[in-house]
Amino acid sequence: MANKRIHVYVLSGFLGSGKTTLLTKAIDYFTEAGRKPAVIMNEIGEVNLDGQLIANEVPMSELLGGCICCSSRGDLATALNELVTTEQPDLIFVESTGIANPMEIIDEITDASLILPIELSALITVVDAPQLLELNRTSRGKTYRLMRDQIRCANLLLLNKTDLLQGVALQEVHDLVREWNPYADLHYTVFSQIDIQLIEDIHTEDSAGSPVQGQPEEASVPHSHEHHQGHDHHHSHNHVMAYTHFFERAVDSNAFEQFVSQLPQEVYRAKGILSFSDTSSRFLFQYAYREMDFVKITPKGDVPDVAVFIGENFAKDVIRAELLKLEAESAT
Ligand SMILES: Nc1nc2c(ncn2[C@@H]2O[C@H](COP(=O)(O)OP(=O)(O)OP(=O)(O)O)[C@@H](O)[C@H]2O)c(=O)[nH]1
Repeated sequence: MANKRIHVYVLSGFLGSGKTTLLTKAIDYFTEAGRKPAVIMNEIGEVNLDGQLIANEVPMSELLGGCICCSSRGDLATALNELVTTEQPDLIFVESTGIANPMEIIDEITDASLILPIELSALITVVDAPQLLELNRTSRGKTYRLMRDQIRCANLLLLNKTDLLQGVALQEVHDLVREWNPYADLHYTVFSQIDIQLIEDIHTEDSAGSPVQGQPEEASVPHSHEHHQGHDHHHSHNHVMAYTHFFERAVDSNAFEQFVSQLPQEVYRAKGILSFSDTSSRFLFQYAYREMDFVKITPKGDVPDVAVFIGENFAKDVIRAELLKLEAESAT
């Protein structure tokens, strides 16, 4: 392998598991160390809200409105090419959508590495521990299988949100993750807090640490089976949909909170940037696995008030109607 290859790190993990939380920490770490990180962000929604959390000086490429693992092949390679040629970063993070099948992304990056001076260095999967536990105990459906694929491909695993789990439950989810991937480096985390040096250390290990070469035979079988038999992996998240709502006017914060707390179960992720009629600052709003969070924010650039709702087969019309009602109420 030629010298001076740019390390590429893929961040995988289901919607709302803590990927962006990790990414911001990693960017701070590498920037402080005098390195130049760049980011490729993929969002299902039409706006890049996570990008708001990344410092302006970090070169960023956005792939919006779809999932890289499904969208036309080549988008990711094009983004990599542009970043490499125009920015010459030291390392690149690719944050995939929470519904991406990482094998597709691995394929595309490794293809691109044949012609670009890049090297896929690690696939890091952030696991929403309480969500995985619940799915394991209840419905082992499509989301569960997708999480399993994301875990199997990883060579660094963060068992995240461990602040929300008790001892026995934590052990149960740990055992499950270990059963699916006995090889990856595994860490219990809260707010994706790890020693970022661990990320760098991965590519200095031998090739057994590589997500491409080093996986157990069993781990690669489900993907290759699906891949060669009609792209079933695409179907695995065809059921996921997003609704993006652009607000015409500020809504009441309490009414909005009430609305979010009553979202149907099928909506499992939401985020947005909002102005409220009863507050002076704007807020970044997050909703993941039934937990809500609002953080004051001064958005970069000219960002409208917007919220994205992601879930399975939910009634977009109902969400839209309820939000329009909130807007109408705040106008009176
Ligand atoms: N309680 C708790 N909340 C967490 C933890 N880690 C992240 N969160 C919260 O979970 C929400 C989603 O975190 P993100 O980092 O945006 O998740 P993500 O994987 O980037 O989400 P998508 O990009 O939508 O897939 C945010 O409100 C975080 O503050 C954790 O360890 N514990």
